Amino acid sequence: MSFLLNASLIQVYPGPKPLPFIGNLHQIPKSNHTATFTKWASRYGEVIYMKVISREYIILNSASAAVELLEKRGSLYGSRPQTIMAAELVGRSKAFTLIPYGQRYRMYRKYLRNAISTNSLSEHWAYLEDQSANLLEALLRNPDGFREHIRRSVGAVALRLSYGFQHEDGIDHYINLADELAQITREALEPGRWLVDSLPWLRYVPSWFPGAHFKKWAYWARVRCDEFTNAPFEAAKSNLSNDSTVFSFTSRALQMLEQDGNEPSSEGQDIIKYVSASIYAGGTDTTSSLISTFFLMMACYPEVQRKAQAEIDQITGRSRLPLASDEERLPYLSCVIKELHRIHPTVPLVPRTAEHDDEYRGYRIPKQAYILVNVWAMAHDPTVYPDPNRFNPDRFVSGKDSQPQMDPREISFGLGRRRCPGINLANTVSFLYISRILAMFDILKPLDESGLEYTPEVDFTLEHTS
Ligand code: HEM
Repeated sequence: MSFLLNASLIQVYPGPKPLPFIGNLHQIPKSNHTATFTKWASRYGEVIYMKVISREYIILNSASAAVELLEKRGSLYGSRPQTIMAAELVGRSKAFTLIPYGQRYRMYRKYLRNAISTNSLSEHWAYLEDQSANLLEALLRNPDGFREHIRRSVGAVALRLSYGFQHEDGIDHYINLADELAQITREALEPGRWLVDSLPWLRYVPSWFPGAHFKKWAYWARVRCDEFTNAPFEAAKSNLSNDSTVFSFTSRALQMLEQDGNEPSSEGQDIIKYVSASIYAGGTDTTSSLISTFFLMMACYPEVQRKAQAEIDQITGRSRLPLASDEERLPYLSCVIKELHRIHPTVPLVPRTAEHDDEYRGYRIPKQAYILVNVWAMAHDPTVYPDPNRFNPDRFVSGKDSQPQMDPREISFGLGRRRCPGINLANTVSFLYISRILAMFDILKPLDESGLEYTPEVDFTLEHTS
C-alpha cells in the first residue's frame, strides 16, 4: 500500500519536454516569460512542471489551483524561493518580499500592518489629497510627461509615508533608486537566467574567472540594494532630532522602540529599516504601473471614460474634486479599477516555494520547488473572464441573469499568507489619483503624423516580479 502511494506521488505535472542534463533551459525565453508560460498553460494545463538542471519549477496557471495551495494550505506555501543569486549573492534575503517565513517575517508584517491599517491610513488622507492635487497641476503643465509625473508623485507618497521626506529632501535620487531596485529584483529572480541557481557551487567561482560576469553583476546589484535600504533610513534617523520632521512610519516605529530614552536595539532598528524600505520598494513601481495602464485604457475605451466621468460629476456636482471618502459612492469607478487590475496585473508572476513535498490532484509538488503563480494567465482565463482581452468594467456588475465576475484583486495582490500587505494604501492612492484625473481631464487618443487620432496598440511588458 505504501509502495502504491509513493509511486503515485512520483508523477510529475505535464510540461515542455526536457533535454538530458539541462532540462528545459533551452525553452525558457530571454524575455516575456509570462507570455510563454501562458501559452504553455493552454497546451499543458493548469499546473506545469519544468526543470532547469537541478532546479524544479511549478507554474500555477489557474485561480482554483492557487487558492487550494496558497490559501487552503497556506502554511506550506508561505515562503519565497531562496535563490543563490537574489538571496545570497545580491544579498536580498532580509528584504520583506524575499525573507523566508518565520519569526522575523512575522515582525515585518506586524509593523507594516500597524503602519498602514485602514485607521492609520485615514490620518494620511489629507496629505494624499494634496499630493494628488500636485499631480493634477503637473499634468496640466505638461500632459505628455504623464508617466514621469505619476512615477514621481507615487514615489513621493511612498517616501513621505515611510521616511517623512518632503520634496525639498532631494527625493528624485531615491525615486531613481527605487526604479533601479525594481529592475534588479526582476533580473535577479528571472527564472532560468542564472546558472548559479541551478549549479550552486558556481557561487565559489572568483569574479575574475572567465565567464563569471554574474559575480560582477551581483556585486554591483548588492551595492545598489544596500544603498536603497540604508541611505533613506539613515537620513530619516538623523532628521529625527530636527523639530520640523514629518511624522512617518520610520519615526513612529523608532520612537515606539525607544525605551527609557535609550536607542532601540540594533536588531529592532534593522527590522524597521527593512519594513520602511518595503513601503517604498513594494508601493512605487506597482502603483505607478496601474495608473499608467489607466491612461492607456481610457484612451482606447472612451465610452468607459465618459461613463466614469458622469458618475463622478454626479456626486461632486463639478464643483469640487473627489475625496478619499467618496469611494463607496462611485461603484462604476470601482469596477474600472478592478478591470485595470485584471487587464494588466502589475505583478504577473508571483514567486513562492513549498516547505515540504506535497501532492495536488495526484501529482507531485517537490519540496523547495520554485513556484511561479501565473497571475496573468488567471486574469485572462476565458472560463472566468469571458472575452478576456476586452476592457469591460461591466463584467463586475451583477445583471438580471448574471453574477459579477470574480474581483481580480483576489489574485492581483497575491494569495494566502504573503498576500500584499499594502492593499489599503494601493487602493486609496489609485482611487484618489484616478478619480481626480477623470474629474479634471479628458484622456484622448494620440495623433498620428497627419494629425488624425489613432487607437494605440496595447502591448504590455509582462515582466514585473514583486
Ligand atoms: C497596485 C498596487 C500593488 C499591487 C498590484 C501589489 C501586488 C503585490 C503582489 C502580487 C505581491 C506578492 C504577494 C504574494 O506573494 O502573494 C505583493 C507583495 C508585497 N507588496 Fe504589494 N502591491 C501593490 C502595492 C503595494 C504597496 C502600496 C505597498 C506598500 C506597503 C506594497 C508592499 C508589498 C510588500 C511589502 C510585499 C511583500 C509581502 C510578503 O512577501 O509577505 N505593495 N504585492
